[in-house]
Amino acid sequence: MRILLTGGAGYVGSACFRHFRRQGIEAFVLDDLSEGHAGAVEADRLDVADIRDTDAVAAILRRRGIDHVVHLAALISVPDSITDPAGYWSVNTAGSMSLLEAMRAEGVGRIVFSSTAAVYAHGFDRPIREDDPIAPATPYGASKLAVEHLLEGYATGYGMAATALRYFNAAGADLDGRHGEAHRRESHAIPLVVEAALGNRAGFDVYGGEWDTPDGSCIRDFVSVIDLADAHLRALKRARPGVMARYNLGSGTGTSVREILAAAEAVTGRPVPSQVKPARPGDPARLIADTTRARTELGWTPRHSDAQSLLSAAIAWHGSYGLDHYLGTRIAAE
Ligand SMILES: NC(=O)c1ccc[n+]([C@@H]2O[C@H](COP(=O)([O-])OP(=O)(O)OC[C@H]3O[C@@H](n4cnc5c(N)ncnc54)[C@H](O)[C@@H]3O)[C@@H](O)[C@H]2O)c1
Ligand SMILES: O=c1ccn([C@@H]2O[C@H](COP(=O)(O)OP(=O)(O)O[C@H]3O[C@H](CO)[C@@H](O)[C@H](O)[C@H]3O)[C@@H](O)[C@H]2O)c(=O)[nH]1
Repeated sequence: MRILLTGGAGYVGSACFRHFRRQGIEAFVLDDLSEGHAGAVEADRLDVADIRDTDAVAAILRRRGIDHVVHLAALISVPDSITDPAGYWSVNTAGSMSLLEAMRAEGVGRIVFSSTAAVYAHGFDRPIREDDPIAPATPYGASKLAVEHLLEGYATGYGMAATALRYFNAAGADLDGRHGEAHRRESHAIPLVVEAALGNRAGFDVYGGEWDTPDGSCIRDFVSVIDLADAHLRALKRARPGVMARYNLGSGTGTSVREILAAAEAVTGRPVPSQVKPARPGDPARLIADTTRARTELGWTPRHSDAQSLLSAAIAWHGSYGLDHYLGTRIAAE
């Protein structure tokens, strides 16, 4: 396998890259570095390009001798997509179409795509299965669902081997604490809680305190980037030409925002000042994955996705390295 990871300098992508490299796989990264960090990957395996530049992508596929693509490049904020729908359709959907055309031009027929739990309808009070109703509530979810439709067409029409991995909430960090989540404008719950617990932020805002959940805060299914990386490799190996597959990736367990807050306080031994703010537009109350399909078909078992492990990993990363580390230095992956 010679794998190109689009968005591979980002949070999930660079965790996949490092996992693949540890397995001795020839992996390369294409990223425009709008959010990703050169320091998260090996310098001589990084090409800086925009996925919407079809000719540039085709040239990289050719030069690197690529036969598999893991496609993670995207704009990722659910709330931002509501105020910038054009940006999200452009990068996430038109960008994916551009990548697929570059792949077709170069005869690259295998792709694993980062989809999302945001494609599902809202209102489930049980774990969500892949065949449950689809009804994205935001441009982010819709822009990702459109790519799943594209992949279905490319599998049927051109014999592509396509897999959509619907991640729930990616979290955690590398086990050695040297790489982790480092978005320039962080909006995710776990890094914000951890930064507050470490004393680097004044406190933490809980978005909505009257959701229809036991403690009134939203419930999410957090899954470790280490477990996600393992699932990607399994999906790449299982993909079949002409077939489009979809898998949920989550821990299968729901954790509320207040429970995350309490766990961060317990791990650090520090109280985190918090206040309830209005609910965030586009948020569902509860998102929990039914992962039966990934477990049975991919043989995948999440091993690092319990709340305690995720928070300990995130605290180790943010406490010793964090965003400043990527912005200030250039280190290569091991
Ligand atoms: N983080 C989560 O909880 C989560 C959940 C579900 C799905 N996903 C999906 O997983 C993927 C990775 O998410 P992440 O959290 O690592 O985000 P990230 O922002 O860290 O990574 C995305 C990467 O894509 C790059 N990128 C953006 N636009 C690009 C373009 N036009 N051309 C080339 N590169 C571009 C960015 O520089 C960045 O490195 C995304 O597709 C996201 O939608 C993430
Ligand atoms: O300061 C904060 C940040 C978040 N939250 C809440 O925490 C939960 C999780 O939010 P966040 O970490 O921002 O993740 P999501 O909005 O659930 O989105 C993530 O998970 C989706 C799938 O579940 C993916 O599609 C997205 O790319 C990914 O960002 C939500 O209820 C938020 O309202 C807070 O209460 N306070």
